[in-house]
Amino acid sequence: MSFFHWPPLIEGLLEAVWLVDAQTRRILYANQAASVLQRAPAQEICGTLVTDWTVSPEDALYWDTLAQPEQTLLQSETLLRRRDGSTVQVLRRITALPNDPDTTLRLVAIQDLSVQHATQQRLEHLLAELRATLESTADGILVCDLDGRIRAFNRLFAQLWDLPNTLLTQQNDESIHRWLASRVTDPEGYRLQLGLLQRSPLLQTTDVLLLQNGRLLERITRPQLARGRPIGRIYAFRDITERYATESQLKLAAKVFESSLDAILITDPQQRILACNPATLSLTRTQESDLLGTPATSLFFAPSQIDWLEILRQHLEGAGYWQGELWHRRADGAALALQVSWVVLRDAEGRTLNTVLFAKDLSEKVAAQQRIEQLAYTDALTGLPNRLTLTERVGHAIRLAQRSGLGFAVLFLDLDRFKSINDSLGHLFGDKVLIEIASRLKHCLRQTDTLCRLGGDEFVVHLHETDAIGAEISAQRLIDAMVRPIEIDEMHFNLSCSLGIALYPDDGDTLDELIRHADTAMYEVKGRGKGHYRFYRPEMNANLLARLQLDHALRQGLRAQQFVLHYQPRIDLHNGQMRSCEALLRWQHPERGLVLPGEFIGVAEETGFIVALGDWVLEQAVRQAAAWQDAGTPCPVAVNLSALQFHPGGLVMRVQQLLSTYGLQAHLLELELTESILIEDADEALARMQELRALGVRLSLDDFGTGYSSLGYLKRFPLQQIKIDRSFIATMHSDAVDAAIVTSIIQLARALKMEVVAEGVELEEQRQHLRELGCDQYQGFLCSRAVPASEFHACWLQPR
Ligand SMILES: Nc1nc2c(ncn2[C@@H]2O[C@H](COP(=O)(O)O[C@H]3[C@@H](O)[C@H](n4cnc5c(=O)[nH]c(N)nc54)O[C@@H]3COP(=O)(O)O)[C@@H](O)[C@H]2O)c(=O)[nH]1
Repeated sequence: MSFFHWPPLIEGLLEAVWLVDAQTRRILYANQAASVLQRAPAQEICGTLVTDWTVSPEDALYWDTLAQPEQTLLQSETLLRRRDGSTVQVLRRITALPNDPDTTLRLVAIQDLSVQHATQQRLEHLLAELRATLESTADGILVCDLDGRIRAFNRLFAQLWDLPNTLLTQQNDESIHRWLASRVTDPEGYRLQLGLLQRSPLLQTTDVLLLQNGRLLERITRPQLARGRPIGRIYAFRDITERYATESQLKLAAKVFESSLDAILITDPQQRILACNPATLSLTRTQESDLLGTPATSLFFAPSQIDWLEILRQHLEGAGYWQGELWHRRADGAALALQVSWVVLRDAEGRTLNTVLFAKDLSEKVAAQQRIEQLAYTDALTGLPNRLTLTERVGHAIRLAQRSGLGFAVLFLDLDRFKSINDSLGHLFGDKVLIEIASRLKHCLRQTDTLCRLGGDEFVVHLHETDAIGAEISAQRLIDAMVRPIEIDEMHFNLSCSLGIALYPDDGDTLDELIRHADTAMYEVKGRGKGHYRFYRPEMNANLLARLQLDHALRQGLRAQQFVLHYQPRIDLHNGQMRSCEALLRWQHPERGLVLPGEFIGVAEETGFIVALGDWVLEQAVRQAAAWQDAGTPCPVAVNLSALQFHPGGLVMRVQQLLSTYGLQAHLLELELTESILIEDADEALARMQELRALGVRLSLDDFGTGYSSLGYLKRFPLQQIKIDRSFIATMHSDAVDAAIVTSIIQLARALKMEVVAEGVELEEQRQHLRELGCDQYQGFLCSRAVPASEFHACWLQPR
């Protein structure tokens, strides 16, 4: 086909086409489309060189290849210069025409790429923009197709999940999914959720993942839609660790606000209440609506600081903070002490946004403070003033007395045998007794006097502006109040107290000295029978020292076996026969010789040593009586028992044990009891005496007539014998009253079917008189003094 066949063929093509002579590079023909593309009439194009329409020199070189016959098809993109000088991107295809006898003819088809290029550029631009959008989003984004294959993710996603570089470059979906699952604390849950999302392409979810590194990721997933159809899924991950912490803190703050035991008020800058917590409402006992909008300051007052509002204002404006004690008056009138902290909240520019007020109820603290003060000045058990209060009051009294010249008295009061109440009935009961006693004593005193409990059963009384007479009257009143029967927990009993009196200024010019001397006087009372009072005398101190030394010596004496028993016979007044004897204690002192019990029994009683000493006496007497019994010369032996020996438990057992140890028949032992034993705790005494009687031991009442001598207890107790005190015997022949007493006692004993023994008989006329009166036995120097056992045996137990 020759050249001339081609133009009609190519003219109708939509594509621009040249026919070019490869040899000359001249365009032989250009179709209409080429004319449009090149913006030049076809005639103008024909005859021009192809290089006239090229832009770059390389393009000119390219045309050199046209001449090579083996090149049948060349295709490349290039720029084409138009007639007006503008350029256009084209795709150029050069084809050698087939069957052309003239092998230099080439068909050059030129396709306008400008539209395609523009579209591509727009797409690329769009893609770049999308990429940038993806990268600039605040979330880590992962895009997957419906099968879970990863289509895209941004850098933040890689960062949030700590994706290693290898995974970033590998582009291995499986590995990336595995990595993601390995990063969460609940991989199983993670996989399950992923499976669910894949099965439900339209599902939208939001959840939170906790990563192994402790961070919290919020995961929001949405389906990716194209023309309304799901084509994949977009995952957005956001690190909410900090936000969560902040939210938690806010929640915590709200919780604190709600549950705080302290009142919390939030105000506006003008201190009007905006919010308050429940504690505020319970503290003020008001409704929230009553408080909102009211000035916070109107809730408080400060009795000791009138200008507190001004001080508060200055502090809040200056330091932005104030702390202090304020009071709130509730609607019911009760005033509450509050510890208040007031804080100003400001913005960055320093403008006040709010103020926050914290108020702590100090009522308990104030009450505790008052209690502490009360405890410091009072005795916790009885509520009486304690020594500290007494010191203050007596100090004041001393200053007053120095000006006025009027004295005062200090009384030291100690309960008698309170220890046995505590020991036998327990401390709780003892406490009740002390409370009762405190109340009784208080009622005996004037308002100006002070009754103080020093501790235990010791009380001290300050008698305001009084002298010896006033002190005596008060002391007697206190003693009388004490002896009234006491009933506690349905138990009835009697108590007494011993009381010492010291006068200011004669007996001391300080409280300590006065107490010490009153105590000494009280001690003296204890040593002489208790239940009385005594005024202090200076020589008492010397006595006290002597008593302490004596107590020490007694204890040593017992260890050194310096004690002995002497025996005084008792004679039958009807036939003159010796009937029994009384064991009397003697102290064979290495320096002082034979010491009689009158010199030491009192101290032994005071110190309690009589319990050990009396036990020794009992054993010696039983041993001796058993020896006489075993020797075929039995003689009943009477032993004196102290009240301290009698009351504690164990006496009955001890007697039983001694009788069995020494094999003594019980009727050969007689126990001499004093009236004080019987009246101290009558019920207990009765029970113990019955037990002793049950053993077969005889019981005798000593010194009858000197104490209560009540017919009531004589009847009640299982006594076999009473002994008329020697003081009546000594004067019966000269004192008609004593004679009458002796007569009455003998008659009483007869009526009660008891034997009666007269002691201290020194004169024949006394014996005579007693016999006439019907007395059973006598004992006294007329017959014999108390003598050592061997002498007694020789004199009274040998057959005559
Ligand atoms: N708890 C104990 N008390 C005891 C014990 N031994 C003695 N005592 C008591 O001591 C007090 C003094 O006793 P004492 O000095 O032994 O005097 C006794 C007799 O010696 C004395 N007495 C006897 N006859 C006469 C007399 O004709 N004239 C006279 N002036 N005194 C005489 O009487 C005392 C015996 O009294 P009593 O006990 O009341 O029968 C004295 O209270 C003893 O009880 C002991 O072991 N434990």
